[in-house]
Amino acid sequence: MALTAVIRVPSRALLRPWARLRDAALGWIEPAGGGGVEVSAQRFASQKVLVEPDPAAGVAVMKFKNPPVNSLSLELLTELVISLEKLENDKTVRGVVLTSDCPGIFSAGLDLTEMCGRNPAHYAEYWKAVQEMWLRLYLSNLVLVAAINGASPAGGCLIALTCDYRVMADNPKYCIGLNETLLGIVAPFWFKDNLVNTIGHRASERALQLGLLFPPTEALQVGMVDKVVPKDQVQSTALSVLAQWMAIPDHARQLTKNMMRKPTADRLLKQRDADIQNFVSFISRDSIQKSLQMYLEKLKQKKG
Ligand SMILES: CC/C=C\C/C=C\C/C=C\CC/C=C/CC(=O)SCCNC(=O)CCNC(=O)[C@H](O)C(C)(C)COP(=O)(O)OP(=O)(O)OC[C@H]1O[C@@H](n2cnc3c(N)ncnc32)[C@H](O)[C@@H]1OP(=O)(O)O
Repeated sequence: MALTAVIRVPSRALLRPWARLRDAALGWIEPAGGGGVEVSAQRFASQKVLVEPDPAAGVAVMKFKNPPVNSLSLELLTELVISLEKLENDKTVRGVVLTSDCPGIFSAGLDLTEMCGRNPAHYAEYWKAVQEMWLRLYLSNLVLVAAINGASPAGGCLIALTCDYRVMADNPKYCIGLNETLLGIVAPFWFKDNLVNTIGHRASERALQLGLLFPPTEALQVGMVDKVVPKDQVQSTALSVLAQWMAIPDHARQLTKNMMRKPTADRLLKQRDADIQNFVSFISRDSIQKSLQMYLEKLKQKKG
């Protein structure tokens, strides 16, 4: 496709892995001969996030596509944030359904291979991307509805919790929850805050300590999801819900959303660097690395 614009990017940014990944995902190409400050913007070609816009309805469906289990790799996180930003800037889109392209799995959560056996710089880069995803989704001006069409543990649950409404498929095999303690790790305070804001303090305390994964009917009871429907109706129901929310004038709804959510997001925004340091030192501990390795091994052995 023809080049659409020329964008000036600080050469420093091109050196950072996160920026390089973003540039690659956007199709920004450094001109031959280096120098590295002027890059060309091409059509955005995402591979791990499919976006199906419906301009007539003012909505889009965003599907995660990172088989086999939609683990939240650095690449997927980067593409998710870029796709969301694109939709936020698209005046024809006011609402988005978040769902999965992988059968039976909404998302397996954070990619354990990004948190195991890597170096501190990688952990820091990865955690910054996780923070970015959460902040962008949680503070999005768009109406976001999760169409949870499969298992949704930990980071998968977190994505759903950032949405304004959650519709889940009625299959007892699909479970949702923040199960970090089962892996020997601790849900960060902002995961916890998002959960508390959704299901309340007492239910969160129990769910977090026990690492509970709720099947759909229990998730509905505890308030972790808002509606449970047959699997083949998840997306259509999410789109109907989106239409109801979009009947409210944007400015009033957006200001209200921001009023409700900003104090929670600000807690992280005020200490992003400290939160990254905290994560890096926690995840680098030998005991934590051992727990994660054992958990991954168990997942692999499950098959054999
Ligand atoms: C004092 C301290 C204070 C503060 C602490 C500071 C910071 C906090 C620190 C850490 C917090 C970190 C937060 C983490 C949140 C997370 O999201 S952790 C990830 C949690 N996810 C899970 O537990 C899900 C694990 N997966 C499953 O249960 C199943 O895979 C699932 C039900 C999703 C699907 O089942 P099934 O269809 O049977 O598939 P398989 O199990 O066979 O899996 C297929 C292959 O995929 C691999 N895989 C699965 N999940 C992941 C994953 N999350 N990451 C990477 N890879 C994954 C699995 O190993 C199989 O691989 P194989 O084909 O065998 O190679």
